[in-house]
Amino acid sequence: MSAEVKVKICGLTQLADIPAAVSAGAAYVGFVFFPKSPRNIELDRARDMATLVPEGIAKVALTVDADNAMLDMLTDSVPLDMLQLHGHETPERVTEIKKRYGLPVMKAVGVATAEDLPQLDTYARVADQLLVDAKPPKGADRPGGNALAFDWKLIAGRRWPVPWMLAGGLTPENVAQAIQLTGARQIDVSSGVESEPGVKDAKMIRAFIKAAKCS
Ligand SMILES: O=C(O)c1ccccc1NCC(=O)[C@H](O)[C@H](O)COP(=O)(O)O
Repeated sequence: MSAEVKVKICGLTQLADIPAAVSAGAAYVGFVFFPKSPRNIELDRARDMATLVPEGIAKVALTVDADNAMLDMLTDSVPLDMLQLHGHETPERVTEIKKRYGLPVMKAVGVATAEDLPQLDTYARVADQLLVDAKPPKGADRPGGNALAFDWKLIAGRRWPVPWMLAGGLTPENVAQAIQLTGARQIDVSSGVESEPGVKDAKMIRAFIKAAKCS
């Protein structure tokens, strides 16, 4: 029997989001540090939220092309288990960040067409995990969290030598089909469990995780 699907709830903004995600069975919680995002939070808020997360649930900080000064501040202020790199970080930069901070790194790769897939192989050589996300639409002001799905058939049957998460436009209604089609054992969601951008909904989080784990 295969292990239960693990779910990451990304972009938590309120203290109450932590017990909502934890009691629903999340395996990862994600904090966004990107000022243009409606989910962006300050370091103090992130630290207060992170201290509420029980042992065994991974606290992930998401940054976009962050420099060392930003990452130094972040890792000094917030207890973290993983860094998620969601910008144009090169494989060399991924390696440098892993070494400098001693934390596992998950590299996000945006997928829209088959031409985007070789990037996943490239980053699988340096990152600890991959986040297989939808490529942002042209003109989007953020590289993720856009409630946009890609064609899951593009990665049906594909596997990488490191653990990976499926992301992009997932909802309580479509997550079971996405898992069935792609074979993903880890799932990431943000917009699909929100009542409005940046506002997580405890009921939607429960419904999402239940649907993911039942599939
Ligand atoms: O969520 C954001 O606002 C965000 C901003 C900047 C970079 C990345 C961002 N989100 C990345 C995530 O991990 C999301 O959970 C992932 O893209 C899926 O988002 P959604 O389609 O909204 O479920």
